[in-house]
Amino acid sequence: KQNLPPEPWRLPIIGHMHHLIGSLPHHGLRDLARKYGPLMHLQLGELSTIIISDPRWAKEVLTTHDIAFADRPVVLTTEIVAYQNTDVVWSPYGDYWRQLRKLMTLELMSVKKVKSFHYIREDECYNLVKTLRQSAGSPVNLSQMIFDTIARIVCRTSFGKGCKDQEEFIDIVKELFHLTGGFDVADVFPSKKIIHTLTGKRQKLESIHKRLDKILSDVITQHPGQHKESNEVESLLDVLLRLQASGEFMLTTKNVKAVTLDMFGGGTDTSSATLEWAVSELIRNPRVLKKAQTELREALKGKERFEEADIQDLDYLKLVVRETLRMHLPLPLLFPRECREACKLGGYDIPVGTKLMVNGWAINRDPQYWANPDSFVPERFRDNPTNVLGSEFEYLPFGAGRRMCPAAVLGIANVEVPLAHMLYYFDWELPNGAKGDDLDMVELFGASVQRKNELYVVMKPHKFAN
Ligand code: HEM
Repeated sequence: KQNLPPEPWRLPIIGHMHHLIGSLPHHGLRDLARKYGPLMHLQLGELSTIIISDPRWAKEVLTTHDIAFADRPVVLTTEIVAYQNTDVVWSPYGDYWRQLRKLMTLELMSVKKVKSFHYIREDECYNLVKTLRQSAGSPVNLSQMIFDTIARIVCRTSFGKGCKDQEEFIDIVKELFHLTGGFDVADVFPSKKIIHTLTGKRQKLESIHKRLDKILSDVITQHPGQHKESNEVESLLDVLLRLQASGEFMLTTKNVKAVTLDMFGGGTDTSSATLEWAVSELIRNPRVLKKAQTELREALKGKERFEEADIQDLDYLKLVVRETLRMHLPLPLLFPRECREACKLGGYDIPVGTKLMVNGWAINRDPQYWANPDSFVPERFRDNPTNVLGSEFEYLPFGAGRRMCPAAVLGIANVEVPLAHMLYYFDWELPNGAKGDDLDMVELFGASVQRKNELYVVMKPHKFAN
């Protein structure tokens, strides 16, 4: 009897899922929204879901009704991996989440804290430069190198030098992304828990969780005070352990582990996908590539080794990253939300338990708000006050409202700094004399949206005029 938003025709049991077969979820949902409107209802298996596809409705659900939609749905994967959803991303809205969120914003992700890790980014980016120099002139798998560089930055930021199993940890995280990425039928039939057991996914997740937990336990046991001995900045784990010991925040060791895992879950795939897309777009747009390289090389004047502070005022580099995030949201549907208080949207009923997806990708490419939305034009941001959050919600790379990403500053730094290194030290070419237009831009919907085909590039060390 409820008056739900418009929806397409449905089938028994699967509801509207057949409408999404054969296309990437964010593309399929955008196409359906063109027919059924920017506020649309879909029955996805057992899940009653509303899909938002324009800035006006995004503003409505992420500000006016933000509290009503401040919960996350329960998903088996995160229940197992994220310590019964006690991390920041997946914990239900309430006092515990509020405490974690405060801790994240004030202690872990403050601008000052993010800046304090500059030496880690500089170090790891220079290691990337050294590796690329060794393969100078030959095609390198840049997708893989980018992921490894970001993962090492995240690892050192999180653990300091204290993780002897760093490479193993990164491999397990990769395995986890691989296993949990993409669409899983079992997630839309949450009452049929048996599906996960029959497909073997539950067992695989439990095994991954056990291995991650073992490494985290080892790091925590070895950790206290380590940064003081090595003269390093307090790592994120150091901060969590200090706050736990002081009693300032009520945290169990499991909670500490869950929050630590958010750094990897939230911070690795998102930044590496953005970086991969930035390089791809620059290769396809030689004018923009040249402009970005010229800006850097003129500013750094042949400097042998540069620091983050040297590039912080470079406008064009920032515009390139902003434009990449407009066209290639790593999380095109943000993270899902769940309705915790019945409400009305545009006169329609939204019952408790309804899932919410905001198609940020469709919004970021909406021709009503963006001229030539499918063209890569960083200059469009030059006179546009839009920062990470669009003034009219037309730009949502980090979501919005209470559950907006708390780590935009870190996420952007982890993209800008490696990109600046690659732009400054190397001239880029595609293998076998291919031209930019030859580079495919096919997407793969996984833990975040990445290139389907790995990116191979020939990096030629730039000859600086003395
Ligand atoms: C380019 C990089 C990144 C992008 C594009 C990104 C994007 C997002 C988006 C779209 C959301 C969902 C917001 C919503 O529901 O409205 C989110 C949430 C979140 N992100 Fe990020 N993120 C990035 C980097 C990071 C990093 C580096 C970390 C951690 C160190 C992180 C931690 C989180 C957490 C903890 C949440 C959940 C917040 C909550 O539920 O209260 N993210 N992010």
